[in-house]
Amino acid sequence: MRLLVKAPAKINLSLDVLHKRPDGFHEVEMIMTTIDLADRIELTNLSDDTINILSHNRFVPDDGRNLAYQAAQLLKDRLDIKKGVAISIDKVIPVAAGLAGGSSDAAATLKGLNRLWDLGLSLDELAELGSEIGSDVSFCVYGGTALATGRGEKIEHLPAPPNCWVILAKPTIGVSTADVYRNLDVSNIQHPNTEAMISALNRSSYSDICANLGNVLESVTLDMYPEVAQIKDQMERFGADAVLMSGSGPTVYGLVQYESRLHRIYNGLRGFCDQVFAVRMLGE
Ligand SMILES: C[C@@](CO)(OP(=O)(O)O)[C@H](O)COP(=O)(O)OP(=O)(O)OC[C@H]1O[C@@H](n2ccc(N)nc2=O)[C@H](O)[C@@H]1O
Ligand SMILES: Nc1ncnc2c1ncn2[C@@H]1O[C@H](COP(=O)(O)OP(=O)(O)O)[C@@H](O)[C@H]1O
Repeated sequence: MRLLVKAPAKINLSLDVLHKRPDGFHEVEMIMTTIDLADRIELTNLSDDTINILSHNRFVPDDGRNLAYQAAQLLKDRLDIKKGVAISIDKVIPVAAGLAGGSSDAAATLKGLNRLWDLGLSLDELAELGSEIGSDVSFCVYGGTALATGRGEKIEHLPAPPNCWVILAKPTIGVSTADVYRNLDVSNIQHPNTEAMISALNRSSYSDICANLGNVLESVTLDMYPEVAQIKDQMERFGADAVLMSGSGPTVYGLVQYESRLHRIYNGLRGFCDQVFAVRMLGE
């Protein structure tokens, strides 16, 4: 039997770091929302007890380092499943980009195998398992729009943002999340207003969402990779309503309400950047 699952990317509308924890992780307060840019994952039962990863992207590992592989292995270990699966990943989300592509592949694999193998696990159970794979996997299991706290694994659902376009531009560098957190000076942080963003979402106020975008990792990545600042500037100059780097970067996104302006920004950025996407928020 075979099953197709979609694994959508996320963007961070806000990302705050409260402190560094004794376990080395950072205590965060993030508001994330899913967007209509997705990997497609095909799961096929195998007759022998193995996990095979197939991906035609040279940046995606095809062994136990792959987060989708780790998701399948975790289910097999915890539930003592003696089945095999081939996981084919059609990679659309840029890799190491701050868009949680790997985490979303893991979440989609957990959800897909739950159906394929008829495991009967709830979304909460899948999210809890997912948090063992990575901090962003729990959010990706639920999708939608949420406040993520702890190291990112504690999820509180929020209303979807009002409909708008998201333009994404990824420079040709990949960023290591661990490096960015390591270079963050937690004693010198300008905190975004998370409460104001929650209020903007509750009131469905597009202008207040734009006014309250904020990411404390942005200045760290901008210092490491000045080309990210250039893309931000260009996106602002071409007329996006608000611009922010997602997660640890380097992808920069701009929010745009009107389609007429979308084409100008998209075409303008294509001149500077290979990977540019214009997508909708999913959010629900
Ligand atoms: C920054 C964010 C924002 O959404 O996303 P990305 O930019 O990766 O998409 C997340 O916090 C990333 O989540 P994720 O990519 O799942 O991180 P993990 O695999 O759990 O951790 C990778 C490394 O990042 C650091 N890390 C991660 C999360 C956290 N709250 N504190 C940390 O210090 C740790 O050094 C850890 O070893
Ligand atoms: N299924 C996967 N898709 C993409 N990258 C993966 C996957 N599994 C493991 N990785 C590894 O995880 C790293 C981070 O990838 P990704 O999840 O795309 O970035 P980010 O955490 O910035 O959103 C990559 O460098 C890659 O080596």
